[in-house]
Amino acid sequence: MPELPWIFTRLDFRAIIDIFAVALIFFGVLWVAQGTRATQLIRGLLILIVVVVGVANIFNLTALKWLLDKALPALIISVPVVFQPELRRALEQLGHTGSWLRPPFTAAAETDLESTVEEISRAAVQLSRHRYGALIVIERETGLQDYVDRGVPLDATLTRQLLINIFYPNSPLHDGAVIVRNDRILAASCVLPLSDNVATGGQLGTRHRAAMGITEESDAIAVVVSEETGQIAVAHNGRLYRNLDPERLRKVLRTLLRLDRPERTIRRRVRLNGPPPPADGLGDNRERAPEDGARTATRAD
Ligand SMILES: Nc1ncnc2c1ncn2[C@@H]1O[C@H](COP(=O)(O)OP(=O)(O)OP(=O)(O)O)[C@@H](O)[C@H]1O
Repeated sequence: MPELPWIFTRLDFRAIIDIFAVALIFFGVLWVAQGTRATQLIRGLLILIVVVVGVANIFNLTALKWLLDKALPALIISVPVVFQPELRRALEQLGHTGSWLRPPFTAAAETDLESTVEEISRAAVQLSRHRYGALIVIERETGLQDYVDRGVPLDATLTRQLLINIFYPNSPLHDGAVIVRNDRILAASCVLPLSDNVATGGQLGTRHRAAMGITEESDAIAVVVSEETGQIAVAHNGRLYRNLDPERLRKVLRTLLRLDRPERTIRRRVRLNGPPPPADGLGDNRERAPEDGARTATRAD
């Protein structure tokens, strides 16, 4: 019987788990970096390391090898600094993985959110008609209290009339963002972090960059009405879904806030004795709908 290559002789159960764990870490890193500016940074870093290590070894350059020996640990230490936003988002996502264990919103909160979507959608349409600029952030699981505290506290019931009043040009609260929790406006005139997205930063104004910025740092949803064009956009997860009409705005918000969850659709249809839901609409409705509902999606990369 031919001898097994030495590598297979050392392959036991522990080694398989070891390889699997390393592969999982690499997969996780690439998955988190996918579609963000970290992709280019990782690619640049890999090209740099491969070229420099290759040149140093091929030509046996002692000084370059010494520099590599000293610089590589520093490069590794710099990773958490350079990838701070991505790491933060990854850890937050990890923290959210437990949310499937419980329903995303309680029954009371669901009613609140129904009215929140309705009021924000109607306000956005009116603001857009009048070309009043607006920025409305809906808090989800990541707390936005830091930003609330730095704004003007309101703690008022969310109504479209109040939103329109807040963003009425030159009103005392029109500058900055409104932050909403369930069916309440917590604060107005809040200053949000600006996205430093290189690809879109040059094209977008600060209102849109602030909308993208807060959704890069949290799982919040931001609705933007452009003062310049009247266009309505929704930012989520660092992406901007632009040029939404009222119907699409409502659909995107409902989907992102999980008000159109497939299970609920099924329950509602069963109650109404309607036809069963189409099989293809069940699995990925939540992920797909924002893409369907948007004409342009700008990704933060
Ligand atoms: N960091 C920030 N946080 C919250 N709101 C901000 C921030 N920066 C700017 N804004 C809001 O954006 C307004 C300026 O918008 P600007 O014209 O620069 O952006 P824009 O994306 O082009 O928006 P528009 O299409 O409405 O003109 C400010 O008056 C302020 O209300």
